[in-house]
Amino acid sequence: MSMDILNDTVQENVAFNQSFASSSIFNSLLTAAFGLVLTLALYDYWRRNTRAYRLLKNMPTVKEYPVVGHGHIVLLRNNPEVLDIFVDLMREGGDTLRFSLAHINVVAISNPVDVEIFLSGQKHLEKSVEYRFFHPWFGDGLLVSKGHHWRHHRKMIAPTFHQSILKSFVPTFVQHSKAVCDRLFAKVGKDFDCHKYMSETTVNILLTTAMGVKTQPEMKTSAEYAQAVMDMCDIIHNRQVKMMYRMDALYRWTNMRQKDNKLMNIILGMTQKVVEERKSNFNADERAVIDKVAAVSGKKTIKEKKEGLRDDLDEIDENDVGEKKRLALLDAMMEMEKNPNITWTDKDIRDEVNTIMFEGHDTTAAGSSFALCMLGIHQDIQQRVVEEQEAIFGHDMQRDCTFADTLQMNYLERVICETLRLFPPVPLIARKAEEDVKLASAPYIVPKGTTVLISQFIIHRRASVYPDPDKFDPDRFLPERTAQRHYYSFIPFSAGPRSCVGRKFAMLQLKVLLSTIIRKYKVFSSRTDKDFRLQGDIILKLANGFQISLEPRAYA
Ligand code: HEM
Repeated sequence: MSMDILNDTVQENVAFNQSFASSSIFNSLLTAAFGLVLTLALYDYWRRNTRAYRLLKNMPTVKEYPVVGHGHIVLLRNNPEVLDIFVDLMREGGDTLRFSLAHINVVAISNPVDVEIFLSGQKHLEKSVEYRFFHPWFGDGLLVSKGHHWRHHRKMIAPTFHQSILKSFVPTFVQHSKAVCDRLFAKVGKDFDCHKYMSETTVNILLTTAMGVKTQPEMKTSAEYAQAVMDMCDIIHNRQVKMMYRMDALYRWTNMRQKDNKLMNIILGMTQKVVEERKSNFNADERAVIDKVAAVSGKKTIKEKKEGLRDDLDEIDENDVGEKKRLALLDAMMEMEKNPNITWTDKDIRDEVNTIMFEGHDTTAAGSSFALCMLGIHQDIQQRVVEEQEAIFGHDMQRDCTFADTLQMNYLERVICETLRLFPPVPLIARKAEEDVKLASAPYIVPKGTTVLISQFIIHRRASVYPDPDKFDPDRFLPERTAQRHYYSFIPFSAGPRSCVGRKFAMLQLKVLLSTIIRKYKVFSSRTDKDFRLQGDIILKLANGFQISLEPRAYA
């Protein structure tokens, strides 16, 4: 055979092999594509034919697509946009709205009569599946735990927020409030974002009260911790609402996961140091508050409980007698760890410290920052706050605030409530329906296993409950006006057995902090609340900053 013929034959073979290879790749791709489409079609068929989906089908909703359901709404959107869309949809949709993120069914409710079904009572205490993204951070801490573990921990932790403990914290609240006033002096006359100052302060307050840290916390560490918490919340929120981040197998390959690791090192590193230090210098007796308490009428408690107005915190404050040794949170947990009759481990301590350091600081930082902005915007309301402070402090406006003073700050308390109504630091909570639930407001059934979204942000702006709902009007919280509203129409701290365990701590701290700042400075704002760009990722914030400016008061 000549060389030419041989070359031709080889080339023909190569060409044949190439075309065979490319056609078999094409066939493989075609088969894979067909397989994928078939799998997705079967998945969608299954999704739409589950019992839960069929029960929910008639509930108001917006356009959904095959497979992803409503996942497209959040896919390429940032957090402020997601909140805007959710608020618009809820306002258009009325009391109830159904969503699905692929096969996960979500029902958002906003009528207080429906909210009461899920928050009161012992039935729906478990948090929805979306809280699982907190587990690497909080472990089995109060916010995310369930069943017996939660009940046991709640029972042991709630007394560490007893009124007598809180009273003993007031001088520390004052000390940190005065310290932030000093730091704020550098900002006088300038427009600045007050949130950073509030979050450093609330971290420090928690460290030196609930956590019993003796030395003055380092401002740099507190600021780094507070920033890491905010960034971590952003990541968790993304994981909760975006399908691609929900799947652990995909998430682990993303850049977000690497950032997550770094942030968790900062967050857990700080809390671990706190626990270790406290363990090394722990002396329970030195920190104990000895409380002599007299019994109050149990009848009142039972009557009010029937009306759904009370929780375990009120019962603890009112129903004990005798002399008690009370310890703040971390010290109490260390005593429990040593007590052979109580199941309480080192991990339990760490989980609760991580939970409370987060829940306790970012919420009050947002609450106090929003309050300062609102006082800056509404000068007439600020003036009324100052008049009340003058009535309490008389000629000595710079003296330290006491617990007794805070009991007289009724108008400031109304300002705080109205701030928490319009800008609830926790804008949304979610529960898992533990059984099929018939709603009270409409003939719909929420099937067992559904994620039930309860948005304080939406509920607090219901025009039927709060006329002219966007108006900042603290007098909505005059006792006679509050009495006319449904109890579950104002739930910044949630409500019922699983409500915020730090509610009284938060209100007391906010009063002391705002009273101290407002007696020292006049607060101004060059914006109105129409300029606020709200961002609702776990904790409500302003994407465009909590801008205010300050001027020292004449007597300061
Ligand atoms: C303005 C300040 C605060 C607001 C608006 C707030 C709001 C809330 C809300 C809405 C919940 C329920 C969360 C859910 O169901 O997902 C909650 C739970 C919780 N909060 Fe707060 N909170 C505040 C301050 C605090 C403080 C100061 C502490 C502790 C020092 C604290 C500790 C907790 C804990 C441990 C839970 C979980 C309770 C449980 O599940 O038994 N919070 N908070």
